[in-house]
Amino acid sequence: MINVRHLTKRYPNHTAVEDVSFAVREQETLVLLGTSGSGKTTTLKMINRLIEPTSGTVEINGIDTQQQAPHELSRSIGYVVQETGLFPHYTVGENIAIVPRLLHWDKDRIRNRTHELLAMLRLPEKQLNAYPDQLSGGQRQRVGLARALAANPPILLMDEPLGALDPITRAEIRQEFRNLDELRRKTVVLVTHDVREALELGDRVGVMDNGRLLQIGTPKELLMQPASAFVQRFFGDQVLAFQLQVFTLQDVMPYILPESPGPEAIDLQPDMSLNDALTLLTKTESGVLRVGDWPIRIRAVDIWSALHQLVPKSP
Ligand SMILES: Nc1ncnc2c1ncn2[C@@H]1O[C@H](COP(=O)(O)OP(=O)(O)OP(=O)(O)O)[C@@H](O)[C@H]1O
Repeated sequence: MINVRHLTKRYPNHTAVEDVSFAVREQETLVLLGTSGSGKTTTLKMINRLIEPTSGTVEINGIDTQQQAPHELSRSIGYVVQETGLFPHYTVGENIAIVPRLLHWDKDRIRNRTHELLAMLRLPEKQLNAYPDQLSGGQRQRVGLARALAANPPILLMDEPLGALDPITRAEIRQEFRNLDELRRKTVVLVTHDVREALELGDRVGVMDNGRLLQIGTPKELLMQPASAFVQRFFGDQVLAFQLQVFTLQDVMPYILPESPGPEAIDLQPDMSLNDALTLLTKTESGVLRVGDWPIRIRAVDIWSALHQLVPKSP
């Protein structure tokens, strides 16, 4: 769907992005993860031509974006930024309706779509006539997303969409975003410096440093086979927490010997994260889980030892 080839952006005294290539499949979420100044935003803005590349190409559905006017691209690509970029003198309703109006939708269609978005993003109807500065940060973030989704673009670019929020609201909205069907049907490129966010939201994650894309892979691949010490350092001393978040019971099953679980075991789904499984184990009297129909008995110690075998010590 999106094909980025050898993208480079040079400024007179600085190379912001150097020879970056990647492809994003339809309905996939690719997260670009990196430290400040690593070139994430520049890469994202070259996709919708808010920044013109020095060299390299971007194709969307096989068509070079250079053959499309930037304003046309902005209609087929939704764009969400950290401070939401809402127009302060427009109401919530007017902000959401910007692209549909540009596309000359009639009033009823705009009204119906706006109400649909408000319900989907859990925004109270009465806020339709409020101005952005009358909303909380989390509500503004939702309006920013509603505006980007309004005309139902197939592609969504998100630049630190939750950056301005406190960690608790951030985690809540992240969870909500992940469960939104409409968002799951989009092709998304999301930029963040937050590793947890990247691992939670990305089908695949690209790690950037100093203008270059160092590694791209699924969260599991990055945790199991970090391509360099830099990538591994990115996970830092929280690597264990990330492994427990990303790996599931299914991943550790091959490392656990089959054994009858006994009637006292609690039944779980194979796709449960190790984190959730360990939390449950501390709450069960027997301290034993059973996964699906498999004759397997899992104690906390089994999870720890399986994880030990699953992940490498160092790259
Ligand atoms: N217009 C410009 N002129 C010169 N250098 C620029 C310009 N825009 C960006 N840069 C530089 O290019 C590098 C990459 O910037 P970019 O905004 O893409 O990084 P980023 O990874 O998104 O960082 P952050 O998370 O802080 O937004 C930075 O060193 C930045 O200073």
